[in-house]
Amino acid sequence: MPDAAKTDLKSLLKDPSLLADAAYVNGDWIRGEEGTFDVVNPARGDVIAQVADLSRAQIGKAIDAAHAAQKDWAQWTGKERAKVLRKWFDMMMENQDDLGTILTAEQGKPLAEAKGEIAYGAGFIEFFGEEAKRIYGETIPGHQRDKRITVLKQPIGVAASITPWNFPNAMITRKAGPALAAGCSFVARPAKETPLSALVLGVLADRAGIPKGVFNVVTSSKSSDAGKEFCENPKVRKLTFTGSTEVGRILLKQAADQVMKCSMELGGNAPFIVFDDADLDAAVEGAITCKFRNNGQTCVCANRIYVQSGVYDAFAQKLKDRVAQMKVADGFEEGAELGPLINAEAVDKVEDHITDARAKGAEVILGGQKGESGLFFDPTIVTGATPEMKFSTEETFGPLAPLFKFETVEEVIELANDTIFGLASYFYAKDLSRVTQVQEALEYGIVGVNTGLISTEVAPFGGVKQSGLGREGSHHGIEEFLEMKYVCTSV
Ligand SMILES: NC(=O)C1=CN([C@@H]2O[C@H](COP(=O)(O)OP(=O)(O)OC[C@H]3O[C@@H](n4cnc5c(N)ncnc54)[C@H](O)[C@@H]3O)[C@@H](O)[C@H]2O)C=CC1
Ligand SMILES: O=C(O)[C@H](O)CS(=O)(=O)O
Repeated sequence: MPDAAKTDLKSLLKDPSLLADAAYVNGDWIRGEEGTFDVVNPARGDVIAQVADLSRAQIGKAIDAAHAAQKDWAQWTGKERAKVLRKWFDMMMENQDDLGTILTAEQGKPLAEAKGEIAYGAGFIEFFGEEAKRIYGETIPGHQRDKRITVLKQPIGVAASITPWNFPNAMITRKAGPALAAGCSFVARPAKETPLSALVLGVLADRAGIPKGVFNVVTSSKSSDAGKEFCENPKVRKLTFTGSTEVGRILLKQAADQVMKCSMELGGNAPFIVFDDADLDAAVEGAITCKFRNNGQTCVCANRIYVQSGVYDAFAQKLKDRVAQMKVADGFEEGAELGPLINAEAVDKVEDHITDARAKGAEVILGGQKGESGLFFDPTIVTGATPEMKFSTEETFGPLAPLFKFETVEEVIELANDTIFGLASYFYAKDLSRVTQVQEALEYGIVGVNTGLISTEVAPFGGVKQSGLGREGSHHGIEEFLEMKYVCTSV
């Protein structure tokens, strides 16, 4: 990594006290029995913090604290929980600039995008704070004259979360919001690459008045330790994971021994389809949003772009002209649109997909090479993509847009569905019968129609097939943290 400017993170913050490097357990800030691990700015390669590295035993103590706190937290009324969650939301938004700065420093995304993530992430706390007042049970007409049937909704208990580095704020709040609203307590284990955004949530939870032990952040460099403790500790009743399908499988196997309730938001391989009756300019803008958001490092990014033959060349040219204008730069640089990738492995994967595609006949019409320094990569477009190429079956998770040509609706639906994944999909078309046919035929949990951006707290986000289990966001999202109890009373 070439010598670059050092990141003096504290000096960039309006409120430096937001920056924490100890783990947040039971309302206390604790050091790690395993020492510390480094947090690196991916744009510059410099160490920006050294964070507490907790042992598995310390993670177990955080679970004990969450277990002890949960019983009383569940006694709070929904309205009382709503009030403190609203305060947490307000404090996130009041400190949006600083939370965005911390996020850009450790994850690399452009500052404007990082601030956008803070608003997106805070939106889950706001939304589920409101839902806390609307957890309804039901009465059911008895099956006998002397029987009365009621259904109660009660919090599951201690919820444990493992989240990825690509949305280090929103992936936690998308879980903690409904969990706390439901009356659960929460132990978050963030990715080792991006712990600071999780720790600042602990700082603000404390300031907002969330009781000690209800929200905890355990930082550790050994990811499997947390996973095993969460899956094997009998005090944990719910595991909620966001990350790769590969790790999701590992966790599901580990959770099986306790038959633990799991929510899984896993990998994707999103098709982005442009039909010949599409608004091409809109489709180009949608493709850019969908492909290059977070530098292609989202599970809902377009991974395969299918363009009908009649508009293939026009779309490819328009896309190339627009992408060529995108600014690749340090996330703190004015006007930056594409920051660095998270690590060298991510760069290697993008390079590998391009090399593979070229070897199998694709043409690189834009980009195709690493940036001038470190972890930057030029936004890349390839034409002549075919199902034999790696990006047809593997998630690139980087700024690579492969363009496939197709002839008929039937052909492209078959191509789009030919994957083990089923998270997000997108298409651009105008004909109503075609829109209806395609949205029903796509085997995905999410379908964007004439839009490349589907992320919102008010909708049920989640995948089918090997992209996951359960839904996050919308009024459905709170069900993941509730148990349903059937009460039969003889009168
Ligand atoms: N469906 C969704 O909402 C999302 C899916 N992803 C997927 O995740 C991948 C990229 O993100 P990464 O963080 O690299 O994914 P990853 O699956 O390698 O890591 C995710 C989290 O799991 C932890 N982890 C890794 N191995 C573990 C183990 N054996 N036990 C317990 N925890 C473990 C990591 O430290 C990290 O905190 C891509 O495949 C992407 O599509 C990422 C974000 C959102
Ligand atoms: O981590 C991800 O990729 C997110 O789930 C994508 S989104 O929530 O921002 O759509």
